[in-house]
Amino acid sequence: MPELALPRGVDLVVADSAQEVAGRLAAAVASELEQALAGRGRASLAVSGGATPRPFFEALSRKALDWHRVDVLLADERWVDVRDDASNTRLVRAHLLQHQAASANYVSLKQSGDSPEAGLAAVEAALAQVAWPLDMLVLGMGADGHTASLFPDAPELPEALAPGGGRRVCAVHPPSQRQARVTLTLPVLVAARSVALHIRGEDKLDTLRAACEHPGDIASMPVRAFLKPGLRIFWSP
Ligand SMILES: O=C1O[C@H](COP(=O)(O)O)[C@@H](O)[C@H](O)[C@H]1O
Repeated sequence: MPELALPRGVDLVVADSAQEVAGRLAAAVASELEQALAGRGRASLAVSGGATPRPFFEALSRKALDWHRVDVLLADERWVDVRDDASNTRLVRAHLLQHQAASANYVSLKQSGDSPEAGLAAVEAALAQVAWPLDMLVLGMGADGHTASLFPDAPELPEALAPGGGRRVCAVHPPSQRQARVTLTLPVLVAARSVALHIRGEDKLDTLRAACEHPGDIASMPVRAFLKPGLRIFWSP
Protein backbone atom coordinates (compact mmCIF):
# COMPACT_ATOMS: atom_id res chain seq x y z
CA MET A 1 0.00 0.00 0.00
CA PRO A 2 1.55 3.35 -0.98
CA GLU A 3 2.28 5.84 1.81
CA LEU A 4 -0.15 8.69 1.40
CA ALA A 5 -1.80 11.02 3.93
CA LEU A 6 -5.23 11.26 2.32
CA PRO A 7 -7.96 13.48 3.75
CA ARG A 8 -10.54 11.73 5.95
CA GLY A 9 -13.24 9.93 3.98
CA VAL A 10 -11.16 9.49 0.82
CA ASP A 11 -10.73 5.82 -0.13
CA LEU A 12 -7.77 4.39 -1.99
CA VAL A 13 -8.18 1.25 -4.08
CA VAL A 14 -4.82 -0.25 -5.03
CA ALA A 15 -4.25 -3.10 -7.48
CA ASP A 16 -1.12 -4.73 -8.87
CA SER A 17 -1.91 -4.05 -12.50
CA ALA A 18 -3.68 -1.47 -14.64
CA GLN A 19 -5.95 -4.26 -15.86
CA GLU A 20 -7.03 -5.22 -12.36
CA VAL A 21 -7.69 -1.64 -11.27
CA ALA A 22 -9.66 -1.09 -14.48
CA GLY A 23 -11.87 -4.08 -13.63
CA ARG A 24 -12.51 -2.84 -10.11
CA LEU A 25 -13.31 0.67 -11.29
CA ALA A 26 -15.63 -0.67 -13.99
CA ALA A 27 -17.50 -2.73 -11.37
CA ALA A 28 -17.87 0.33 -9.10
CA VAL A 29 -19.07 2.55 -11.96
CA ALA A 30 -21.54 -0.07 -13.23
CA SER A 31 -22.99 -0.37 -9.74
CA GLU A 32 -23.48 3.43 -9.46
CA LEU A 33 -25.15 3.54 -12.88
CA GLU A 34 -27.44 0.63 -11.99
CA GLN A 35 -28.57 2.42 -8.82
CA ALA A 36 -29.18 5.63 -10.75
CA LEU A 37 -31.19 3.79 -13.41
CA ALA A 38 -33.29 2.15 -10.71
CA GLY A 39 -33.78 5.45 -8.90
CA ARG A 40 -34.57 7.95 -11.66
CA GLY A 41 -34.88 5.90 -14.84
CA ARG A 42 -31.86 7.55 -16.49
CA ALA A 43 -28.20 7.81 -15.55
CA SER A 44 -25.32 10.06 -16.49
CA LEU A 45 -21.62 9.26 -16.61
CA ALA A 46 -18.75 11.66 -17.33
CA VAL A 47 -15.36 10.13 -18.08
CA SER A 48 -11.90 11.50 -18.77
CA GLY A 49 -9.52 11.17 -21.67
CA GLY A 50 -5.78 10.70 -21.83
CA ALA A 51 -3.77 7.48 -21.70
CA THR A 52 -5.01 5.96 -18.42
CA PRO A 53 -8.68 5.09 -19.03
CA ARG A 54 -8.44 2.75 -22.01
CA PRO A 55 -8.54 -0.59 -20.08
CA PHE A 56 -11.28 0.81 -17.85
CA PHE A 57 -13.35 1.72 -20.93
CA GLU A 58 -12.87 -1.78 -22.32
CA ALA A 59 -14.02 -3.38 -19.05
CA LEU A 60 -16.99 -1.02 -18.60
CA SER A 61 -18.18 -1.52 -22.18
CA ARG A 62 -18.89 -5.19 -21.37
CA LYS A 63 -21.11 -4.48 -18.36
CA ALA A 64 -24.74 -5.43 -18.87
CA LEU A 65 -26.74 -2.26 -18.19
CA ASP A 66 -29.65 -0.49 -19.86
CA TRP A 67 -27.11 1.58 -21.72
CA HIS A 68 -29.71 3.25 -23.95
CA ARG A 69 -30.83 5.09 -20.80
CA VAL A 70 -27.30 6.23 -19.91
CA ASP A 71 -25.89 9.60 -21.02
CA VAL A 72 -22.13 9.38 -21.55
CA LEU A 73 -19.98 12.47 -21.90
CA LEU A 74 -16.45 13.63 -21.33
CA ALA A 75 -15.29 15.80 -18.45
CA ASP A 76 -13.10 17.61 -20.98
CA GLU A 77 -12.21 17.57 -24.66
CA ARG A 78 -9.47 18.85 -26.92
CA TRP A 79 -10.75 21.11 -29.69
CA VAL A 80 -9.54 18.89 -32.52
CA ASP A 81 -11.28 16.96 -35.25
CA VAL A 82 -12.93 13.83 -33.84
CA ARG A 83 -10.72 11.75 -36.19
CA ASP A 84 -7.56 13.25 -34.69
CA ASP A 85 -5.45 10.95 -32.46
CA ALA A 86 -5.69 13.57 -29.69
CA SER A 87 -9.49 13.49 -29.65
CA ASN A 88 -10.97 12.14 -26.43
CA THR A 89 -14.21 11.51 -28.34
CA ARG A 90 -12.31 9.22 -30.66
CA LEU A 91 -10.98 7.32 -27.64
CA VAL A 92 -14.43 6.97 -26.07
CA ARG A 93 -16.03 5.87 -29.33
CA ALA A 94 -13.35 3.25 -29.96
CA HIS A 95 -13.06 1.78 -26.45
CA LEU A 96 -16.21 2.55 -24.44
CA LEU A 97 -19.12 2.87 -26.88
CA GLN A 98 -18.91 -0.75 -28.02
CA HIS A 99 -20.20 -4.17 -26.90
CA GLN A 100 -23.01 -3.66 -24.33
CA ALA A 101 -22.33 0.08 -24.14
CA ALA A 102 -22.80 0.68 -27.88
CA SER A 103 -26.34 1.94 -27.29
CA ALA A 104 -25.38 4.63 -24.73
CA ASN A 105 -26.41 8.20 -25.51
CA TYR A 106 -23.08 9.92 -26.21
CA VAL A 107 -23.16 13.70 -25.80
CA SER A 108 -20.10 15.27 -27.39
CA LEU A 109 -18.23 18.29 -26.04
CA LYS A 110 -16.82 18.78 -29.56
CA GLN A 111 -19.22 20.61 -31.83
CA SER A 112 -18.51 22.51 -35.03
CA GLY A 113 -16.58 25.77 -34.91
CA ASP A 114 -13.01 26.86 -35.52
CA SER A 115 -12.40 27.51 -31.84
CA PRO A 116 -13.98 26.31 -28.61
CA GLU A 117 -15.42 29.80 -28.13
CA ALA A 118 -17.16 29.54 -31.52
CA GLY A 119 -18.62 26.14 -30.60
CA LEU A 120 -19.45 26.80 -26.95
CA ALA A 121 -23.15 27.68 -27.40
CA ALA A 122 -23.65 24.45 -29.36
CA VAL A 123 -21.88 22.47 -26.63
CA GLU A 124 -24.11 24.04 -23.95
CA ALA A 125 -27.16 23.18 -26.07
CA ALA A 126 -26.03 19.56 -26.46
CA LEU A 127 -25.48 19.30 -22.71
CA ALA A 128 -29.12 20.23 -22.05
CA GLN A 129 -30.07 16.62 -22.84
CA VAL A 130 -27.91 15.16 -20.02
CA ALA A 131 -29.52 13.94 -16.79
CA TRP A 132 -27.99 16.38 -14.28
CA PRO A 133 -26.39 16.22 -11.80
CA LEU A 134 -23.93 13.61 -13.00
CA ASP A 135 -24.48 10.24 -11.34
CA MET A 136 -20.87 9.22 -11.82
CA LEU A 137 -17.73 11.18 -12.65
CA VAL A 138 -14.42 9.48 -13.39
CA LEU A 139 -11.55 11.94 -13.34
CA GLY A 140 -7.93 11.61 -14.35
CA MET A 141 -5.07 13.79 -13.20
CA GLY A 142 -2.01 15.27 -14.85
CA ALA A 143 1.43 15.64 -13.29
CA ASP A 144 0.69 19.36 -12.76
CA GLY A 145 -2.41 18.59 -10.68
CA HIS A 146 -4.89 19.40 -13.44
CA THR A 147 -8.04 17.38 -13.67
CA ALA A 148 -10.62 17.51 -16.46
CA SER A 149 -9.13 20.53 -18.35
CA LEU A 150 -8.84 22.66 -15.22
CA PHE A 151 -5.19 23.53 -15.87
CA PRO A 152 -3.26 25.64 -13.33
CA ASP A 153 -1.80 27.73 -16.16
CA ALA A 154 -5.05 28.37 -18.05
CA PRO A 155 -5.89 32.10 -18.10
CA GLU A 156 -9.56 31.09 -18.00
CA LEU A 157 -9.16 29.01 -14.81
CA PRO A 158 -10.87 31.55 -12.47
CA GLU A 159 -13.90 31.46 -14.78
CA ALA A 160 -13.94 27.65 -14.84
CA LEU A 161 -13.66 27.43 -11.04
CA ALA A 162 -16.17 30.19 -10.22
CA PRO A 163 -19.15 29.02 -8.20
CA GLY A 164 -22.67 29.96 -9.24
CA GLY A 165 -21.89 31.12 -12.79
CA GLY A 166 -24.56 28.78 -14.16
CA ARG A 167 -22.28 27.67 -16.99
CA ARG A 168 -21.61 24.01 -17.60
CA VAL A 169 -18.63 24.39 -19.92
CA CYS A 170 -15.72 26.71 -20.37
CA ALA A 171 -13.18 27.15 -23.19
CA VAL A 172 -9.56 27.05 -22.01
CA HIS A 173 -6.21 27.79 -23.67
CA PRO A 174 -3.48 26.52 -21.32
CA PRO A 175 -0.04 27.58 -22.65
CA SER A 176 1.32 24.20 -21.49
CA GLN A 177 -0.97 22.35 -23.93
CA ARG A 178 -0.86 21.99 -27.69
CA GLN A 179 -4.62 22.15 -28.19
CA ALA A 180 -7.34 24.49 -26.99
CA ARG A 181 -9.88 22.64 -24.89
CA VAL A 182 -13.34 22.67 -23.40
CA THR A 183 -13.95 21.53 -19.87
CA LEU A 184 -16.92 21.02 -17.62
CA THR A 185 -16.81 23.72 -14.97
CA LEU A 186 -15.94 23.01 -11.35
CA PRO A 187 -19.50 23.60 -10.02
CA VAL A 188 -20.85 20.96 -12.42
CA LEU A 189 -18.06 18.50 -11.66
CA VAL A 190 -18.23 18.77 -7.86
CA ALA A 191 -22.02 18.33 -7.96
CA ALA A 192 -21.58 14.74 -9.24
CA ARG A 193 -23.22 12.18 -6.96
CA SER A 194 -20.20 9.91 -7.02
CA VAL A 195 -16.61 10.73 -7.99
CA ALA A 196 -13.64 8.46 -8.74
CA LEU A 197 -10.08 9.46 -9.56
CA HIS A 198 -8.27 6.99 -11.81
CA ILE A 199 -4.50 7.30 -11.85
CA ARG A 200 -1.54 5.15 -12.73
CA GLY A 201 2.17 5.22 -11.86
CA GLU A 202 4.48 6.45 -9.10
CA ASP A 203 4.66 9.96 -10.60
CA LYS A 204 0.91 10.39 -10.15
CA LEU A 205 1.25 9.34 -6.50
CA ASP A 206 3.86 12.07 -6.05
CA THR A 207 1.42 14.58 -7.56
CA LEU A 208 -1.30 13.34 -5.24
CA ARG A 209 1.02 13.69 -2.23
CA ALA A 210 1.76 17.29 -3.22
CA ALA A 211 -1.97 17.95 -3.65
CA CYS A 212 -2.71 16.58 -0.17
CA GLU A 213 -0.07 18.81 1.43
CA HIS A 214 -1.79 22.18 0.86
CA PRO A 215 -5.43 21.25 0.30
CA GLY A 216 -6.78 24.83 0.19
CA ASP A 217 -4.89 26.09 -2.85
CA ILE A 218 -7.17 24.85 -5.62
CA ALA A 219 -5.93 27.24 -8.33
CA SER A 220 -2.40 25.78 -8.09
CA MET A 221 -3.63 22.17 -8.30
CA PRO A 222 -7.31 21.97 -9.29
CA VAL A 223 -7.50 18.25 -8.36
CA ARG A 224 -7.56 19.45 -4.75
CA ALA A 225 -11.20 20.47 -5.18
CA PHE A 226 -12.10 16.77 -5.26
CA LEU A 227 -10.03 15.56 -2.28
CA LYS A 228 -12.99 15.32 0.04
CA PRO A 229 -15.13 12.64 1.69
CA GLY A 230 -16.68 10.20 -0.76
CA LEU A 231 -13.87 10.34 -3.32
CA ARG A 232 -12.56 6.93 -4.38
CA ILE A 233 -9.07 6.84 -5.85
CA PHE A 234 -8.14 3.88 -8.07
CA TRP A 235 -4.40 3.43 -8.47
CA SER A 236 -2.02 0.86 -9.96
CA PRO A 237 1.75 1.05 -10.58
O1 LIG B 1 -5.11 15.84 -20.99
C1 LIG B 1 -5.65 15.12 -20.20
O2 LIG B 1 -4.93 14.59 -19.18
C2 LIG B 1 -5.53 14.03 -18.01
C3 LIG B 1 -4.62 12.90 -17.54
O3 LIG B 1 -4.26 12.08 -18.64
P1 LIG B 1 -3.27 10.83 -18.57
O4 LIG B 1 -2.84 10.62 -19.99
O5 LIG B 1 -2.12 11.21 -17.69
O6 LIG B 1 -4.06 9.70 -18.03
C4 LIG B 1 -6.95 13.56 -18.29
O7 LIG B 1 -7.60 13.25 -17.10
C5 LIG B 1 -7.74 14.60 -19.07
O8 LIG B 1 -9.08 14.19 -19.29
C6 LIG B 1 -7.09 14.74 -20.41
O9 LIG B 1 -7.78 15.60 -21.29
